[in-house]
Amino acid sequence: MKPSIILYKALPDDLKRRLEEHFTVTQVANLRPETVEQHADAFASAEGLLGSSEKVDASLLAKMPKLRAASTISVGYDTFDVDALNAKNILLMHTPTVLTETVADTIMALVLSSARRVVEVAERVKKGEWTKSIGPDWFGVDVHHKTLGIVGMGRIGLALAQRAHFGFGMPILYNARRQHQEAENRFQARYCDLDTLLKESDYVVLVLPYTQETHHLINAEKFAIMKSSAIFVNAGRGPVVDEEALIAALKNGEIHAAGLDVFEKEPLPVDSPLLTLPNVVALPHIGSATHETRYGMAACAVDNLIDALNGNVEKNCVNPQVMK
Ligand SMILES: NC(=O)C1=CN([C@@H]2O[C@H](COP(=O)(O)OP(=O)(O)OC[C@H]3O[C@@H](n4cnc5c(N)ncnc54)[C@H](O)[C@@H]3O)[C@@H](O)[C@H]2O)C=CC1
Ligand SMILES: O=C(O)C(=O)CO
Repeated sequence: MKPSIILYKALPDDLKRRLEEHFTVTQVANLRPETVEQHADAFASAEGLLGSSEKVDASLLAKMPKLRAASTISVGYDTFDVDALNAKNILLMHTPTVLTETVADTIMALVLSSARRVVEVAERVKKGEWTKSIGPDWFGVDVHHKTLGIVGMGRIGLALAQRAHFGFGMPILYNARRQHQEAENRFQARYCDLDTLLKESDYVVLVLPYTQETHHLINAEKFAIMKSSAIFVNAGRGPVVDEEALIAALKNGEIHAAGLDVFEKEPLPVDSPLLTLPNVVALPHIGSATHETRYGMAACAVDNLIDALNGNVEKNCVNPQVMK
């Protein structure tokens, strides 16, 4: 008999078929308590779980006593209580690498659009305000050859450094849990402590995972030490930044502008003060959102679940130690 799994995200037809070749699949819309209640038998018998962007915590695991592996269609796994998974020897699989280059492209788009005010001035053109040759009130600031500070020199940080170094001639500072030899050798990136990076960078880009350690890592104190001309970009996770402090820093001129793909609360509430600030480019968490990359992530997550339920954790497993 095929193992049963719960699928909580829509998949392209061919990937759904691939999943069905291996598993008996129950598709649900989300993992809310009322959904779990409605499909109680399917959750009770499921050995696998596949989807993204929903909380997977101890209370959900209590309803899934047979669960052996969860596979998220994302590289970030902050929606999972990993300790609770570990306590029950449940494998967690994720999708690194397949999205790295696409997310780095999105970050460059945020850097460029914030610096050159692309969204703001394009809106002005659409409103018919381009009636004569433009003056300084339409100007932006340069990106090329300015100093880029990357907080989180992992896979995506490295792909960003490559673009910034070769494409834009930007000197690179970085902070991470450990030094990154490849970034230093290939892109002359310089490791420094967080405060030095914040003080010296023209562009500060966060590409960090959300953990207890990174919660509100960037707060009022940190904005205060950035250059008043600094452009701040967050493409990691929203709660790494104290959003109220960010709004205050933008309003008070402590920093110049921000490009944001992630927010403390997503979707970003329509009454967020961020949406009233002309010096903010706000994107709806589109870091990896191209047709090609989202397909690649879903395919990777399907393969990951097949691998995990067959005891193969060589690739893409967050907690292979639970197999021992
Ligand atoms: N906006 C979006 O759509 C996307 C956002 N992301 C986010 O980007 C994150 C990074 O992805 P990857 O580069 O693939 O991960 P990675 O694991 O390769 O890199 C993470 C980096 O963060 C550093 N780091 C972790 N905690 C730190 C701390 N407390 N202080 C300083 N550095 C710290 C690590 O040392 C490492 O250099 C993901 O965890 C996810 O949250 C990822 C993909 C898309
Ligand atoms: O993969 C992730 O972690 C995302 O945020 C979406 O691509």
